[in-house]
Amino acid sequence: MSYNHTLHVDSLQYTIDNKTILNGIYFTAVTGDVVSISGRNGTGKSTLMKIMFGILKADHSYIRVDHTVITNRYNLNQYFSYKPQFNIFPKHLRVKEVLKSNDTDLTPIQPFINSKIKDLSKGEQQLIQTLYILNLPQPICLLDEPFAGLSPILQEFIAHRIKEKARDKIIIVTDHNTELVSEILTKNLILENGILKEL
Ligand SMILES: Nc1ncnc2c1ncn2[C@@H]1O[C@H](COP(=O)(O)OP(=O)(O)OP(=O)(O)O)[C@@H](O)[C@H]1O
Repeated sequence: MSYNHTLHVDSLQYTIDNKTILNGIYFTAVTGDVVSISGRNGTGKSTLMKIMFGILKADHSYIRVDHTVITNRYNLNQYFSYKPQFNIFPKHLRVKEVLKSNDTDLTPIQPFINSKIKDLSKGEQQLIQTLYILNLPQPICLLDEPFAGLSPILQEFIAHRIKEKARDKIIIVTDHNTELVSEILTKNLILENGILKEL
């Protein structure tokens, strides 16, 4: 059963080594949104996702899901799932053991369905992670560079999957592949000089 959620992020501030990376981040999203966050390398896109998932502590932040203001960052993962840019799976697991769910069309990954995670390319590992994270039950899904290192066919596959999953989730994507993302996004945000602007 699907349920509509709203996300409200405001006044999010993060400084490291006297450098203000995020300076009053504000945005909102609702179920059905695919939110794209673009911006040059090192502008703080990954940092923002880590804060929303609770593995980094902001200097200040206001994060509200529906009517709940989440004040303890260790509770954020009840609402957010997160695909980082690094591998999260034990390396000896096989792809078919990771993707047990039968609601995923696995045709494009048949060639490596029996492979171990450690034998996959970085792009293939990331693809498996993205599919796995998209299937988790949290209402908001953070995908840090889900298209990186993938062939055009696999990029199309994952874009289609994101669009499909956004029917009952808020999906937030960082990426440099703006052309592909522009086909699926509903909200286009750019992070520049610590500020998130809507394009
Ligand atoms: N532990 C750290 N110590 C010092 N500076 C850091 C640390 N972690 C991140 N930074 C700085 O914070 C900034 C934001 O990094 P972040 O990885 O969030 O950028 P990004 O926009 O995700 O980049 P990319 O597109 O390359 O993934 C960078 O300038 C980086 O150098």
